[in-house]
Amino acid sequence: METGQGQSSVEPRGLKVRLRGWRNRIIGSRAFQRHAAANPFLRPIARARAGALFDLVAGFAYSQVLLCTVESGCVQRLGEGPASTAELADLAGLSGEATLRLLRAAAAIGIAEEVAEGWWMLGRHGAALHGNAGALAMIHHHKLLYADLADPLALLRKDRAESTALSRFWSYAGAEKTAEEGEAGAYSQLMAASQAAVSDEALAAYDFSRHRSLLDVGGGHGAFLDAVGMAHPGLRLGLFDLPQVVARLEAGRVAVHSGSFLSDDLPRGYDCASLVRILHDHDDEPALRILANIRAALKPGGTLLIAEPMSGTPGAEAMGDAYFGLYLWAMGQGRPRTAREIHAMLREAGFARSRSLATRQTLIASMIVAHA
Ligand SMILES: C[S@@+](CC[C@H](N)C(=O)[O-])C[C@H]1O[C@@H](n2cnc3c(N)ncnc32)[C@H](O)[C@@H]1O
Repeated sequence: METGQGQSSVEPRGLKVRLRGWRNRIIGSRAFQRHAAANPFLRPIARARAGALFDLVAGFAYSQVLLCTVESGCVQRLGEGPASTAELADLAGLSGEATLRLLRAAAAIGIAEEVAEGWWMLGRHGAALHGNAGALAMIHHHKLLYADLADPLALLRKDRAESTALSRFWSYAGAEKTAEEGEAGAYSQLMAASQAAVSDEALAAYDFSRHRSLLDVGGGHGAFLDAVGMAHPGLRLGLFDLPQVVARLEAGRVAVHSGSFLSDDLPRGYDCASLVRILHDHDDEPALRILANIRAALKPGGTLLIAEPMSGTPGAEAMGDAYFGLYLWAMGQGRPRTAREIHAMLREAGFARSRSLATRQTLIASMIVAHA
């Protein structure tokens, strides 16, 4: 069962379709575009729209500039203070001319800024990025995504039947499922690097002090539990993940449980469970199985918290269906879901009720709380 993929058999014809058709003919007409550019009232709108469209056309080049500045070490070096073009050329292993081309490109997209001739500092985006270990780790990691997207139409045509760079990285995903500890270590580290931002959102949106115990299902190396546990010292903590992920975790405050949430029973006795960045990794049938498994482990009234980026999130639509839609396709399984779809799946899995929680940074995660 794949939900959210319905299609009416009748071609739509109503007023909405006629209005969209009329709008698209106007916007697409060269005469209208010339008129908008010449008209002082319409010009700001025309410029903004043209700029947004150009960003879509050129986005891949921007991302590659970003990757170069991070991979070469320039962003990290500029985080320490001003640097000369010559020093950055040495660091990046580039000629002076290539370095200048890269730095000017980086300045144009807000990563760097030339503060005096031949001297560079971080720009606004660069400054925000420099302190964000999760985003830096993702930028490095995106090399795999770009490799898989080199011919995106070919990737879509393969219908996920073949392994990809991303499915090999996420060893539980896609056509080739292996279970090596080293591979699981690499993805667990990547997840841990970006976990602080997610746990900040969860802690701001939800009061964990109403619970006695929390089981983080698919909790990786425990970064989410560390953050929640720090904020709530009285909470009993448990982590469930694949054997190859938890193999080297040391017993401490967190009780470690190993197994597969797709085929093994989850440990009982926790009054709250969390699923952080898990559900979207799975197609509908296994995702429903995970929810039903958690429902079975919770007593009536027990709580499940779901935190992940969701599709159709107002203001973050591109993140959901353009970024995660393609990322998860390349990974070989899973899809971004709307909050509405997740609420429906929760009901199907036997949860009595659920509601969405507001988060501050919906790009990082939206949240749903459900009760068994
Ligand atoms: C995208 S990571 C998210 C990790 C963590 N929750 C976070 O947000 O940082 C997905 C996690 O689910 C775990 N996982 C995948 N398949 C699993 C399965 N069948 N049973 C248990 N855990 C699984 C992975 O090992 C990994 O730790």
